[in-house]
Amino acid sequence: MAAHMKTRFLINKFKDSVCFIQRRNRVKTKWASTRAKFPATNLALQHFDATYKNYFGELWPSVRMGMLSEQKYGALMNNFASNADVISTLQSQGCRDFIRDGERDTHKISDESEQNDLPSAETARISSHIQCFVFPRGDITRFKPARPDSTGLLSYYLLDAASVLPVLALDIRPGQTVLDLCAGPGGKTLAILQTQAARFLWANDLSGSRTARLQRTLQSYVPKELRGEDKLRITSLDGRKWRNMEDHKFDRVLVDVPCTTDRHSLMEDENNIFKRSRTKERQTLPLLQIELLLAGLQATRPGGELLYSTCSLSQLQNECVVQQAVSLAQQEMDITVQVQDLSGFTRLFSDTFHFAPQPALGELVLPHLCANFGPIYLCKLLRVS
Ligand SMILES: C[S@@+](CC[C@H](N)C(=O)[O-])C[C@H]1O[C@@H](n2cnc3c(N)ncnc32)[C@H](O)[C@@H]1O
Repeated sequence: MAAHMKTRFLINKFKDSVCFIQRRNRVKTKWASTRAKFPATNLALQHFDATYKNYFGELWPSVRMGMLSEQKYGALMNNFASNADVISTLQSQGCRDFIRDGERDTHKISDESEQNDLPSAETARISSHIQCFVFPRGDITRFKPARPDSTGLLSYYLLDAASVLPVLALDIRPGQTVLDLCAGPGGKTLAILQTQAARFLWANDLSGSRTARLQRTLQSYVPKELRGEDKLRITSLDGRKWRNMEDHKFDRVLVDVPCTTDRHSLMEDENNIFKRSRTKERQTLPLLQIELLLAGLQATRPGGELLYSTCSLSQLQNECVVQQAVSLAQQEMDITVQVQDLSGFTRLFSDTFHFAPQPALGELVLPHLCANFGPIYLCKLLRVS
């Protein structure tokens, strides 16, 4: 009880500093906000210009232009469907599996690492079962919608190719148990299943409608016999409650939190978190993210690993959340966590994605006109005890 109150106290302290930064930014934008009504997409752009310009400096104009332009997709191949013909068609159009290319580069990178004293690419083991096809850099051809095979399963799932990276970095080994804490609508859940390594996967999302969408996606991509209760459980629970579920511990945990979904916030007024009516929800996002990350850490068995991810460029939602959660976990829950170095891993994919130069913690895919994926932030944590 006392520990819980202390956690609340520290979370409130973090909330105060978040509010201070937000108040400072509001002062700058107050004059603008009293003018004629802005659509939420404009408010998002104003907010990003005020915060990201300082952080990214001369990189910001290029990232901004990427985010305001059409996003590039990847085709996550469905290994449960018969897709040999689909793969050869995609290859004949110039597409390549960026994961297979990365694997091919492992040896080259190991040699480079030794010569230049860089982190080893050994930590960058990747699941060769996941295949994700992309058009070459600078090629903005769109994929056709996937078609069902003779058994009715769809051959691929279209998603931001960078959102496969958190699943690859999670490095699920054969026979492991996996929790996907915020799973809807299900792109990463499907990628986890494509590894064909998890003995048991628990996919959860607070939202009933998103969980229903996840169910429908899995029905369209995964054979019924692989969706049995002993292999796959889907629930609609508040992920924060995982803190009280002591008897459920996992080898791997994915915490892909709700965030400001920066690209969506710039493009769509509908369901936009920058709407004035959602200001409070947006301002308290880092607190929700910390709570979900702490719950995820409690659900990870000692020796297990957790992957925290967002689709935002915000330092407050990325590095700051990780920093706060790691120190709260130690102080309040006696959980020791080590942040893992992913630089070897990201170097494998540097031909496909633009990574931000050295964020303080974790790795960040930056949108870029020639490779317009992301933003995706990922940070891997090892629960030591
Ligand atoms: C970024 S989305 C997840 C995307 C998903 N992993 C994918 O790849 O398709 C974040 C999700 O968190 C869910 N969410 C929000 N609050 C939550 C909570 N307290 N517990 C669990 N899920 C929550 C939202 O409904 C949303 O679907």
